[in-house]
Amino acid sequence: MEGKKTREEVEKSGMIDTWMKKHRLIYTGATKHPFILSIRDGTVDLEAFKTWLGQDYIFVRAFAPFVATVLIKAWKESDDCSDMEVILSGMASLNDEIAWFKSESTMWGVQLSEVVPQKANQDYCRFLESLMSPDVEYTVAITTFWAIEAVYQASFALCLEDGSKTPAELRETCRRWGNDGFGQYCNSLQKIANRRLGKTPDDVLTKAEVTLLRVLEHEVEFWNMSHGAA
Ligand SMILES: Cc1ncc(CN)c(N)n1
Repeated sequence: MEGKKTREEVEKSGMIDTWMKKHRLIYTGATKHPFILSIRDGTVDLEAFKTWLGQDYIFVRAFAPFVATVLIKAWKESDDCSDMEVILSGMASLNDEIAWFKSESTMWGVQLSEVVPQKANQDYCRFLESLMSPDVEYTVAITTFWAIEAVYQASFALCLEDGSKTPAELRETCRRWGNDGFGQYCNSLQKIANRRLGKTPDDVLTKAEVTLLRVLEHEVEFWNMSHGAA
């Protein structure tokens, strides 16, 4: 009979894997959303794609300051100085991401200065802002950071798999988050999160799990917004 895993057993395999299995349904909802599946099968509505493009630019501008607070927490609280380098590389890729959104939006005729954040985006940005507080533990923040990046990595990697019918003009977008380098960076974040979660008190562990679930819910709402289900 398969009983509940002891904390030691969970630590060996990594808390993230355990949570991914436990919350498989919502994780799949976030990473295999109908919007992503429509890119993958080539039926994507290009207006929906443009909506996503404009809204995500606004999100990324709020995400960068959140990552800056994760960097500060790593500097103050981390037991491993290499964490900072992984987070810094994430900040550098956000810098590229912002430049990419600007050039991509010009290509698609999306005026970024005129994009009004929709409710799901506002809610997600507000949630990020609540996590920027110095009261939020590094372990909770790094787990959140990993989850946000990992959802995009898994989603867009799906659109690049063999057999996918992703339209040629969207392949570069998919490669941005679905490429192997981004996958390795997400693995590095996951390793840090697992290391921290493996030695955190139970109350912080619970906070990290609840926050992870909130991220997955926000990601689903974010895709819904672009896919016309808002
Ligand atoms: C909503 C959302 N989630 C994640 C990412 C990946 N940085 C993003 N750009 N936007």
